Amino acid sequence: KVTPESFASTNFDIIIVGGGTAGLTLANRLSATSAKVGVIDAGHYNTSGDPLLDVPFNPGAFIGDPTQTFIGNPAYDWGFASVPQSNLDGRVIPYPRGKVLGGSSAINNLAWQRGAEKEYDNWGTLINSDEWNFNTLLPYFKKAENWTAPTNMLIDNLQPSPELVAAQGTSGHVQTRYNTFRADVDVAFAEAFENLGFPLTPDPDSGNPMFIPQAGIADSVDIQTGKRSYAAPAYYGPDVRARDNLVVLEGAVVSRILWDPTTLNSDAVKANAVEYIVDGTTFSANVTGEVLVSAGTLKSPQVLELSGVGNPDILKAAGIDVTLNHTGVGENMMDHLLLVTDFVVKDGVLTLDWLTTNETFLAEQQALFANEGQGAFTYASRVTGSLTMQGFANSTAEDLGPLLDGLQNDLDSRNLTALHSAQYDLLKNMLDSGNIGFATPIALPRGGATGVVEPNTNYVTLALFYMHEFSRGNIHINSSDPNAAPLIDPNFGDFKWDLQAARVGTQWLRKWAQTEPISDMISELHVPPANVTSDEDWDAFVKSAVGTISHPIGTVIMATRELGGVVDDRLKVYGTDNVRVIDASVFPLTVGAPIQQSVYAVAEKASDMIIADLNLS
Ligand SMILES: Cc1cc2nc3c(=O)[nH]c(=O)nc-3n(C[C@H](O)[C@H](O)[C@H](O)COP(=O)(O)OP(=O)(O)OC[C@H]3O[C@@H](n4cnc5c(N)ncnc54)[C@H](O)[C@@H]3O)c2cc1C
Repeated sequence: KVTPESFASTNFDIIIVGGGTAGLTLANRLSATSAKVGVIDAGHYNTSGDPLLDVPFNPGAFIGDPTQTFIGNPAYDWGFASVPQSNLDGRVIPYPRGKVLGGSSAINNLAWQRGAEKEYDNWGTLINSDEWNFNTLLPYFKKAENWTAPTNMLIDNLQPSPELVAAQGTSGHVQTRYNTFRADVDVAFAEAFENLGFPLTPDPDSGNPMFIPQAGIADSVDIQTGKRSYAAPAYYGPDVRARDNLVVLEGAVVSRILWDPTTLNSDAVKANAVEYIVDGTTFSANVTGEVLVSAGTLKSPQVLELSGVGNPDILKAAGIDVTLNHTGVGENMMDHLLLVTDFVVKDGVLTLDWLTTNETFLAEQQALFANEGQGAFTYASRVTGSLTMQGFANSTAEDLGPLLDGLQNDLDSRNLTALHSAQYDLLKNMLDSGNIGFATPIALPRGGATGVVEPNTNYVTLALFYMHEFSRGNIHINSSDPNAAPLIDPNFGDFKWDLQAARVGTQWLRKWAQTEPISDMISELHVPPANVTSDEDWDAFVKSAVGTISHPIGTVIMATRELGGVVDDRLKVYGTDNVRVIDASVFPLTVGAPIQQSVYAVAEKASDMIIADLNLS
């Protein structure tokens, strides 16, 4: 058994801070060499096979208590929240984050997607390197996944295209598949998409930016067992746990990186140990090779700041000595915005709400999951797409012109940093091109995501992910206490355009619900109610309802030094000899898809870089 003491007395070649999505990917690949690898995570391994993590859909219903969830559950979730948002009437936005081996992949919504080719090519522009673009990432997207082709198409006569098949990996660790359970509304939603003029495509994942996938989207579910496939079972299975050269310490909070004092005033400061706290006692473990920080977008900046790497003003205010002046640490936070609307469906229409409103259906589905790993409890993929702002606007007869002028005026009136200027050029280019999706509508055959749910009523939820915000937030410490939560300020709505674009997309959701054949199944507008009609009403709704879909990125940004980047194109912190950051915090710009597949791919790619740079074998 690994104890804080035994970990502290081990000499490591590599220590990984955080055994989450990226951290366990690195641990697996690097410990396949002879390097001695240590991992420290604040959470624990879910050895009990808790259905709360393993059951893909509404695990609370599966265990007979629909109120039970991992969100806000201290066994699995850090339970963060934003600071009050000044552009949203002071609302506080919850920020769930995995605190368990496997990190946020253990508590996410399982969507398994890639962004558009152009979105990853933008990363290469911001870091000015051929290392990062869609083509260099594609082998790693594939390396991460073991993809099973869809068998149950939304529209029966369409088959997986050769392009879709060629873009997938079939020998990776994360099990991915397509949903096999269909609610009554799924096909009707797909047909309504088509009736609104958006053709179904067979090819969502090979860099094609526009898609309404014929099969739904893939999800990280094991087709054999029906269970969630996440970083812990995928990358830290029994064979990996048995490796002598991999040591994982659970339940320990990393407080800081310690530096070799002889290197402090050099061009490349060198980490020589990692400090961590268990039950109030502080320990440290020595490292001779590298420290890899994979604590995630919300926590990696905190670990750096506590280690003296960051903006000197912020560090001094918290009483921390400055080791490296890096004003970019904790800045440039970007996220995907979430808007949720609900509709009541007519009696008799099968939705997943039946799991909580129909006892016979519940018992049937519990048995199906337990015996065959099939049925409603494996539901994870959805009818969804990726639409341009022009696509939304054409559909709802909105004139985007004045909104786009407003965005340009806003950009012109600001004193932009070099980084933001470069990012906004790329975003504007994608926006104006009209061929990159800016928002993702998604249909979920269940309700109650917002508003008060009436008993014995079944709903469908239509949600909008707004993917390319212009607003930039930040995450910083305001205390030297490693157990204190960082201050999280996504700064939502700092650019009016973001909320206006979300409003245009959200209005489109109602249009979608009112299009045949899905309109025949819906009996009532629930949230927002039918009296929300004017643009002003919708603006007010958006302000009151916008939240996060939990895809924050960018707080330890990979960009050129001139642009104010924190890590270089090999993910090493500028000014250090041996510290890299490898997780979602390094993403230089938003991608128009949920981000877990990109996190795995970045960690897979980083593993190869480290093996090459350290000459590991
Ligand atoms: C509720 C939710 C739903 C989501 N839905 C989807 C989805 O459907 N599809 C999708 O693609 N993406 C989704 N995401 C996003 C995706 O899961 C994350 O972006 C991704 O898992 C982040 O990986 P990471 O390695 O950057 O961080 P994480 O996986 O969060 O790993 C960070 C790890 O570091 C540990 N840690 C942090 N600080 C310390 C410290 N000081 N000491 C010790 N350990 C520490 C944490 O405990 C954690 O295990 C969702 C995320 C959430 C939270």
